[in-house]
Amino acid sequence: MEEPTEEESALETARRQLQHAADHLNIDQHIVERLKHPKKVQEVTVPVERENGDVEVYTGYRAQHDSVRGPFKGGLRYHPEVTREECVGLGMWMTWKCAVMDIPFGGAKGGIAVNPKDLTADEKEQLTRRFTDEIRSVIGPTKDIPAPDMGTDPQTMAWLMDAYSIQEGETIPGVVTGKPPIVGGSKGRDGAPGRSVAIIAREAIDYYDKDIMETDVAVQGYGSVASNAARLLDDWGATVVAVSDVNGGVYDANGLDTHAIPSHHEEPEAVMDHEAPKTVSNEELLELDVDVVIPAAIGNVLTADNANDISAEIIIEGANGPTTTAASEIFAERDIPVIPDILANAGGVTVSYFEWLQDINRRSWSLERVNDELEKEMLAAWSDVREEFDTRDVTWRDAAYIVALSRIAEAHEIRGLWP
Ligand SMILES: NC(=O)C1=CN([C@@H]2O[C@H](COP(=O)(O)OP(=O)(O)OC[C@H]3O[C@@H](n4cnc5c(N)ncnc54)[C@H](OP(=O)(O)O)[C@@H]3O)[C@@H](O)[C@H]2O)C=CC1
Ligand SMILES: O=C(O)CCC(=O)C(=O)O
Repeated sequence: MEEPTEEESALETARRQLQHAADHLNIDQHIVERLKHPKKVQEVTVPVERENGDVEVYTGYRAQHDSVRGPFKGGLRYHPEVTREECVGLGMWMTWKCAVMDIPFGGAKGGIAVNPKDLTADEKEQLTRRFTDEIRSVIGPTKDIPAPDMGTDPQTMAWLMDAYSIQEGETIPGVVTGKPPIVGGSKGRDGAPGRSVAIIAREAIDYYDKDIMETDVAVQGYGSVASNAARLLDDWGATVVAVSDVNGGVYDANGLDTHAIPSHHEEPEAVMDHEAPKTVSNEELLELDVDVVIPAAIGNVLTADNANDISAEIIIEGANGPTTTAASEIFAERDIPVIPDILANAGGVTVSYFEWLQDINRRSWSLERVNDELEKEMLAAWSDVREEFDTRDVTWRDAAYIVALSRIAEAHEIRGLWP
């Protein structure tokens, strides 16, 4: 295996993880090589007329990794650090995520290098509509279906759906998931990635013979994934002692009232306004002496620099790619289980799949049905991964990759799509 460096892009991490897992399986190395590369990356420029009359041109991407099991699927990220490489790495993770959940999608990811906080709502709408026009030829309900990710939300998905539908001359809800329910979105999609993080955390807590009522949890971030995970774990009896936003976090050893702290979507950058006995930096939050730590904001926060200082007994990856290769190796040596992103936060894409089914059938499901089916799918995937973990001497990440990769490699072999 290549020597990991600490300056690691999402793509480098994703490639190393793939090779690492492939080494445990008897898979044709040609297929593994193919999977290290995207099928296609669309790069576009998107002009926006700002309200002061200036024109700014942003760069956007849609990276399509693999579609052997179904249409490309994955979120759209608006963040200043979005790059082509990042989209490709995140798209690879989507391929494994859909396969580990056994849902009939491939993997993709897109994004625009922009700080959405710098734009007004009208400017964001213009940006989204123009970006949709630029990627229109590569997306569609049976080709590639975007969804929310960091910096985008149901409103962004509604604009995307509308811009696509106008050009096609008919309303096509299935081109995107994560829309508001009034325009064909699924109930429960918004909260689904956080819900799956909470379900998997609950199962991991149980697997390691802990009682959720006696479990302290620290959560990094307070956006869509983090706030929903923190609130559910709180509702289920865990003590959520810390949460954060981009500016830092609040800490209460007796447990925070997670419902009283505004999430990113309720009010961005408001976490530190919440009254609490202590504040912590985002770095300190990860090192708190808790049972479970859940990085659920940005990538590459667990690195060789802090891996030896992490006190938590279990790490649940809420964000995509929060752990570098070097940190993963340190956690493996320290025997700290890291439950990987491709399993833990897969509730988002799973409910996106439910949404896509609802759009095709023009029939909406109740929130209760969505949550029940999500619970079933998460427990089934947890059980598949746990079986690999229990029968092989591997990490949780490798176990999840083994499940995913076996399905993808088999599909490639059977379809004979080669190279
Ligand atoms: N949304 C989805 O459907 C899914 C998202 N994910 C992944 O989960 C992660 C979070 O996404 P999501 O919850 O949607 O994002 P959101 O945009 O909803 O929220 C992001 C959160 O992260 C905080 N944040 C931003 N920068 C930093 C930083 N440098 N340090 C600490 N916190 C920071 C933000 O704080 P502030 O309020 O101050 O801006 C906000 O609380 C990403 O890795 C994403 O890819 C995974 C599966 C599905
Ligand atoms: O719902 C989806 O299609 C994808 C969500 C996503 O981007 C992710 O799981 O990382």
